[in-house]
Amino acid sequence: MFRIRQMRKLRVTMPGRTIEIYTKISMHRAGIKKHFLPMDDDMNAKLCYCEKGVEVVGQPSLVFIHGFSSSKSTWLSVIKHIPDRYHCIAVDLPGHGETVGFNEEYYIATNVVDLLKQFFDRLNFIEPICLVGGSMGGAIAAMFAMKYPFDVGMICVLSPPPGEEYETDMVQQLRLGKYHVILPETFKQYYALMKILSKKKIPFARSLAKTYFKIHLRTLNQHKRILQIAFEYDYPNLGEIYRQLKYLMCPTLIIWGREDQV
Ligand SMILES: CCCCCCCC/C=C\CCCCCCCC(=O)OC(CO)CO
Repeated sequence: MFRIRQMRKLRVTMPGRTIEIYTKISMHRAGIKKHFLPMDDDMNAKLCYCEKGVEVVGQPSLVFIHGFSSSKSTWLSVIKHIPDRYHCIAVDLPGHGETVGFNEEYYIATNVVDLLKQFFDRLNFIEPICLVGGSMGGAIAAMFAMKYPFDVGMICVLSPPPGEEYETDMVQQLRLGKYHVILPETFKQYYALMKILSKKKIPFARSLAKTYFKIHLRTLNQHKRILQIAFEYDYPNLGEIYRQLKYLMCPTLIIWGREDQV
């Protein structure tokens, strides 16, 4: 999706601090830039994120959190439709996309939430943000808002994974360790999942799907580990986190498809 034209070190000065960001200027027609943000305590760990536009006083930045086994690029098709006057950020979570160097501890949601807090503090947003999360990213957005309510002005939660009391067949299977329902191991499983995950029929050439499947295989084991950890540490608390959401005072948009099988 990105064609890289150049890479350079950028020094960005914002109110209160100066940070260094390794920037890859992409030629994506939506005018989206890609950044790598090295962590203070571990220079090998780098968060990768995309950015469109600049911060505007009095207007929240929109921050997008992707789902499990997905990446920031899933939001590009959304972001390109958002007017240029809005500042948009889409980040790759640990173990996903081009974010690199984070150990397994960062596959635990609470640590991801604290990492996002660190990330947002580094970006030094001037306004409380609008946090948008899809699927697992929705659960993370909700958890973030609960823990750091002053950092969010509003949240948007799209098809978050259900808590225990509303467990779907698919989540039950995942909980029982049958990860292939969402992490296919064969091309046949992969192709079938593509259909389950998209309500609208997408004309998907098999040859293209085969290429995507090969790419998927590269991250399979890492993503299995993430699921394992999510079900051990996070899933048992998810229902309780959702129940507490009612105490959150910021405007919240929750969208959940009735026929969503996940
Ligand atoms: C970095 C890791 C942080 C871990 C935080 C865990 C918080 C949630 C706890 C357990 C639920 C796991 C259920 C996963 C199913 C999600 C489906 C999903 O995201 O769908 C994809 C499509 O595959 C959408 O792009």
